[in-house]
Amino acid sequence: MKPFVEIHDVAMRYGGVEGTLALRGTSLSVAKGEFVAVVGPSGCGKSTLMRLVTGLWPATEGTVIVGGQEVVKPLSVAGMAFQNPTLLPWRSILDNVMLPLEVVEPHRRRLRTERAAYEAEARGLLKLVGLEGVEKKQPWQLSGGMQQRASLCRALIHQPALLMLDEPFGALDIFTREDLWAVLQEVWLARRPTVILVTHDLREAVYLADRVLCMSSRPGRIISETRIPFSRPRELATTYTPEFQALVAALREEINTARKSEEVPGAA
Ligand SMILES: Nc1ncnc2c1ncn2[C@@H]1O[C@H](COP(=O)(O)OP(=O)(O)OP(=O)(O)O)[C@@H](O)[C@H]1O
Repeated sequence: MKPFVEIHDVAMRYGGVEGTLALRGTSLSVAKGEFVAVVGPSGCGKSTLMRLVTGLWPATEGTVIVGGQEVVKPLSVAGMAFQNPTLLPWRSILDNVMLPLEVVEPHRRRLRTERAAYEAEARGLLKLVGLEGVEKKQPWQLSGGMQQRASLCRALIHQPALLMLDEPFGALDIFTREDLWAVLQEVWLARRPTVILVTHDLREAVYLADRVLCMSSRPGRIISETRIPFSRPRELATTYTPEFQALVAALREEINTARKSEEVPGAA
């Protein structure tokens, strides 16, 4: 299938020539509608990779292409969710979810005349993630898990072709996290956006992804890819099978090896 996201030999250095080399020789390709997880040692450049793909930072070297276009400014085709829900405290949950519609074209233009339809869409998404009835509440009235569900809705409301998730469930307890895996899988199966998920949780990566990419320690590059063979929809019970656990163990071993490997000379 034609790639939707292509990263060619990218390097990223923060803070000028003497600064931190976060990525070097990083290449990857993600097909349209594919769900890819990126794992790797702490500080290896996973979040940096996300910033480059979404156009929040320019690469120091190399090219990033999304949907056939080189990324030179922040992408409007991307929905994003991070470890902290970052909901605006003065807006209701419904208004938070609808925020991207006020920014991203063509929705921005249509919002005034088609507000009722957009609002119905937002309410539908909130229902899908189990948040029916909290539309008028303020973020601080919701638990962390509920806020993260709402932020997932906000990332999806403008029907992004690309969903970029950077540790979206990292701050949640394991039960809430597992609930949200199922929600995310359901949303992905229904809408099929291309997803890149950064996570430290290898069970999460194997449960959700079609392919898990493992990065080296900094400066990060992709050192391996693991195809996940389990059929969908995946059940939580899948995570207790020996096949699943063997994949998680193999990824853990890869990350341990990557962590122990010396940084390349000149990486500092
Ligand atoms: N804005 C910045 N300015 C300077 N250095 C930065 C900046 N952002 C990240 N770095 C450095 O770049 C390297 C990669 O950081 P990044 O956050 O991309 O790694 P990560 O793999 O996402 O980390 P973690 O797994 O701990 O979340 C780190 O050494 C980090 O300190």
